[in-house]
Amino acid sequence: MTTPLAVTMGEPAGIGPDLLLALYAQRRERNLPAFVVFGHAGLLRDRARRLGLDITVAEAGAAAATELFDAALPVVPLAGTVADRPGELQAEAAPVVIEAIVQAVAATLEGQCRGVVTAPIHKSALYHAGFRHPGHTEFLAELCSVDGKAALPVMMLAHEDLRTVPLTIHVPLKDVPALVTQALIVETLGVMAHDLRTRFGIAAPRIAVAGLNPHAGEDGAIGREEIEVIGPALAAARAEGIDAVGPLPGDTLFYPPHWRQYDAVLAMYHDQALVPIKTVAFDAGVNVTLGLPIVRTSPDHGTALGLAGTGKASAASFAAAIAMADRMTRAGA
Ligand SMILES: NC(=O)c1ccc[n+]([C@@H]2O[C@H](COP(=O)([O-])OP(=O)(O)OC[C@H]3O[C@@H](n4cnc5c(N)ncnc54)[C@H](O)[C@@H]3O)[C@@H](O)[C@H]2O)c1
Ligand SMILES: N[C@H](C(=O)O)[C@H](O)COP(=O)(O)O
Repeated sequence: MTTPLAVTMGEPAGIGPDLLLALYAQRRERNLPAFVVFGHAGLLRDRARRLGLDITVAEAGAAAATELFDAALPVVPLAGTVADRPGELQAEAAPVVIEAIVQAVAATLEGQCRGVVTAPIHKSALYHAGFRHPGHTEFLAELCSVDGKAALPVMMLAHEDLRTVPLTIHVPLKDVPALVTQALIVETLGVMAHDLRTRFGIAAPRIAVAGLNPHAGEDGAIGREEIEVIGPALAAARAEGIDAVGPLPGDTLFYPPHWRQYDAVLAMYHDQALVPIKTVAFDAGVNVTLGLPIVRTSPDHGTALGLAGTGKASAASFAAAIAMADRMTRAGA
């Protein structure tokens, strides 16, 4: 019997619990693979009742989840108290939210689950509770460390054939130029090329690389990072056999006839990478972490506190995240 996907509960005040319950209720129509939730069974029962969903929630280990899935939503229970208060952040929820991620990753590394799909976390709520990672991406890299060495955290937003990667992730914009280094560009391109081959089945990936400055620096008149850093990094990556093209002006790169020539785009900062995909595909985009020994996906949206408990949030991106994790793990990557 196939091992289940691990799904984390995410921020209980947000829409994560609503969406995983809605998807469980639609599991047959949507032909979803078996999944097991790492979360709080009581919260999920209360939220299901609030949403009018007739769902049996059963506490179970990951090993029993696939067999149970047709009859009940399997939940690996976590210690701690979480009340069903949609839209209201609770300090006591933070350790439960973090533990869900820790246990889901451990179960996947141990082979009890075949990949992790994370529901959104509320980052500032976790920061207040002492969480010291910018987001899942960096935390997962640390949880998957080998011999104490964490993988390079690489975030990809993916939709059909548009895939974008921010070189720098959750950092203030003023810090970006100093973080755009040749070493980071070459290493990130290496992870992208490897995972596009192994996780996405693209035999010879072609990667477009955006410039940092307007018009990719206009030959040095509007910034020199393209000439001094990005250009030499691309030459080094190409010498390693990576098909990387650039630096290209970031504004016109996302004109569809341009990006369609490439399998992925490496952008220099968070919004340069995420704005295009969230604009054209907010409902179907998937956030994927590259460079890990396990598959991890998540919906591309956040906690949407104002929609929690209303039943109005779209489950499309969450469903796409489950489907993508299913495909990636079945591909044997
Ligand atoms: N993977 C993650 O854990 C993840 C991803 C993105 C944002 N976040 C976090 O979420 C929190 C809120 O972030 P935000 O407000 O910038 O983004 P958001 O995605 O939560 O909300 C942005 C807008 O989109 C709407 N929206 C979001 N998801 C929707 C859905 N499924 N259906 C219909 N409408 C939806 C919201 O109502 C809001 O108007 C922040 O703490 C952020 O860090 C987490
Ligand atoms: N920047 C991402 C987004 O907006 O989709 C996001 O916050 C998710 O980050 P993690 O997967 O690292 O939590």
